[in-house]
Amino acid sequence: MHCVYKVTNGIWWIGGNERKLSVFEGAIPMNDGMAYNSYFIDDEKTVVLDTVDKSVAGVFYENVDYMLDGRSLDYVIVNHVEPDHSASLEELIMRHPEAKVIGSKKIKAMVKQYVTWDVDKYFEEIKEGDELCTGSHTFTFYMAPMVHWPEVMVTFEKSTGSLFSADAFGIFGAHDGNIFADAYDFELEWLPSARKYYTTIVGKYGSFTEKLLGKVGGLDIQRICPLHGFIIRKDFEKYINAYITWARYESEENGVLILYASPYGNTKNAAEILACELAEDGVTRMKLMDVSHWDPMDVLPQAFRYNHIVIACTTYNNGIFVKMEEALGEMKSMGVCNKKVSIIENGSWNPVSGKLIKEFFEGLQNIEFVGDIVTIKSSVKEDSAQAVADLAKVIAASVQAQA
Ligand SMILES: Cc1cc2nc3c(=O)[nH]c(=O)nc-3n(C[C@H](O)[C@H](O)[C@H](O)COP(=O)(O)O)c2cc1C
Repeated sequence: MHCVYKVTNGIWWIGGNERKLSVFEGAIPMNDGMAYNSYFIDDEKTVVLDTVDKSVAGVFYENVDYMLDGRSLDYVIVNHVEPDHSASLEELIMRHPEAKVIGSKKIKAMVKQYVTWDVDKYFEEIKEGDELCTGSHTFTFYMAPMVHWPEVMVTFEKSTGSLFSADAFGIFGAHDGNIFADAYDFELEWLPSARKYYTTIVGKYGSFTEKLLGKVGGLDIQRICPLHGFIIRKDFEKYINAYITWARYESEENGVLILYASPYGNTKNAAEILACELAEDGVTRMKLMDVSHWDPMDVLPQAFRYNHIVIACTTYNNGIFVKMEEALGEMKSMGVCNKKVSIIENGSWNPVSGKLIKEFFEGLQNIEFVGDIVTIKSSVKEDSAQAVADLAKVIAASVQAQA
């Protein structure tokens, strides 16, 4: 049975929600499901804006049929060819061979790689700034390369001020009934999920995201309709500011993220002593994460978030502990930079993890080391406890200097 939602005059949400998914794109753990948004334009001409993932295709086809109510489908606008948005394009066109597929040259080339039908026959190529009028709605197209994939474009509908933003402003999580962001708590529900989505999906392409925000900044935007998550129609500034902060690799919190790796608990002990000392020294914004427990994709958003990062890590077969290596690898892959870094190493016979971690961070951009590497031989003793407390003082002073 169809399940649609009115967005505004002549615009309907016709997507679907998946709630069984525990790993997105085979790499990102998630537990709150995923919304695959697709939109229908009910006008003299009928339009579907992007399609959905295979997992929710069944209800999507029912939604399209319900909205068409016997009419023919005139256009399918494709903003992003990634299969979580285009997997059902193949069958949609087979069901509606009367439709024209609208997209850029790059989109056309990529659609050809995914579908079996004769793309040249169905495709109408558009360029940046081109307009499509469907009666009372007028769509303008803007290229948004690398706001996740190279072919991405966004579409602006003038009469309602609706920006169909592709993956930009997407978040993880299925809809809990309401499709509008203002029905959810910004700090508790939108921000953590958006941060994880941005840093794990779009993270590396911050400059492209900022370019897109500049490009569409002059439009009279009344609502932002992303391909995942909720439609934003109020308080644009707080959502956009969060995006600009991430896109510029600016930290949200003047505080300390402590990441530790500790097979037998002694390095953890050092990390906790450090955290208590930091608290004593007046640091209020802090997060401790055991990298053996957290997936690197959950560590990454916190690495974006805090301006100070402490790595407390055992030496492991003459290297960095494997789970820490994975977390650091993800940070490198997503271009984490502009951080103040401190290091605690542990080793029972030849501690080298500190030196290797320092070398790793020297390979990232704009990293400042705070304090010297603290070395622990197996377990924390009086002298190493003092060294940890001294390190806490230096970090706390650095945090206070940023306040
Ligand atoms: C599998 C394994 C490999 C290790 N390899 C090294 C090593 O190459 N060099 C070293 O000095 N210590 C090595 N250690 C010791 C740890 O670095 C650390 O001193 C010890 O595990 C105590 O810290 P923890 O309680 O935080 O695990 C190794 C420990 C484990 C479990």
